[in-house]
Amino acid sequence: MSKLFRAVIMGPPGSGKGTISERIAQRFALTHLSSGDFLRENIAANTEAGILAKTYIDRGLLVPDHVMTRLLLPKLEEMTRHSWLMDGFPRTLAQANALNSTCDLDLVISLNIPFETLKERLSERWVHPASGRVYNMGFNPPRIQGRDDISGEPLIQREDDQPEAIVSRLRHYKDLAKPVIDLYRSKGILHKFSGTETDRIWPYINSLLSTKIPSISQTVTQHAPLP
Ligand SMILES: Nc1ncnc2c1ncn2[C@@H]1O[C@H](COP(=O)(O)OP(=O)(O)OP(=O)(O)O)[C@@H](O)[C@H]1O
Ligand SMILES: Nc1nc2c(ncn2[C@H]2C[C@H](O)[C@@H](COP(=O)(O)OP(=O)(O)O)O2)c(=O)[nH]1
Repeated sequence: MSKLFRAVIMGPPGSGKGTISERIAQRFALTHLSSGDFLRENIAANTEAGILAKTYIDRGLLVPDHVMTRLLLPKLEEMTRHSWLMDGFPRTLAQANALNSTCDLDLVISLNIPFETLKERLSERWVHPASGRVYNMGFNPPRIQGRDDISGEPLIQREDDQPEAIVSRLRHYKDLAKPVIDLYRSKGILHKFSGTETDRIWPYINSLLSTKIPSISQTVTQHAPLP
């Protein structure tokens, strides 16, 4: 059996973490873990941690580090037989240090997208709150305008996706992410990708991961239709 592969994807709001994670998960048969989705599941299930996390999310705040680590680390410890890609965690140095004590990461992807592009994308982002499914009116529109593809329920625009809120979210992200990025750079596992279009960045990420996860990518290639 091939070695298990553990990776993290980082980037400011709107940088395409969710979109790219989905592609990586499909292409390389990794489990895509999203801290935001995991929090939403806990909120929907009314777990103790979910109820607590909701009080922060509803105020537009990050969930405290100890709540995040208490929620996510046991989940990761359960995944001893899976390769995974984590999206949305760690967001702070304290979270990165806690993750470090649980597992050795193979690789960290950092997305570097210009501010104007982020602002444009977020103002066109529509979400299905219950599932976290994300649409973009230009890039990946829903099949029926304003409706989630799976449930048919209405889509909403997040308050914090409005242009005025984006500037402060971005600044906040940068302040918190910098020491995390520096940590991963010093470990030699950071890979930074810059650009304005996911479709142009994706081939570089795809080829990097193909060199890092050769046995898994070969398995996927075998399933591709014959020419
Ligand atoms: N690692 C984390 N640490 C603290 N809070 C978190 C973390 N991950 C998610 N959250 C909380 O859950 C909320 C939803 O997370 P999610 O990742 O879905 O979206 P986001 O980070 O707000 O936006 P984006 O997808 O644009 O980056 C966050 O706004 C934050 O309050
Ligand atoms: N126009 C355009 N929109 C894009 C591109 N890549 C992703 N998007 C859209 C999808 C979402 O509506 C929004 C943000 O992407 P996301 O994957 O939710 O980002 P993130 O917040 O998880 O980092 O931008 C892209 O390359 N072009």
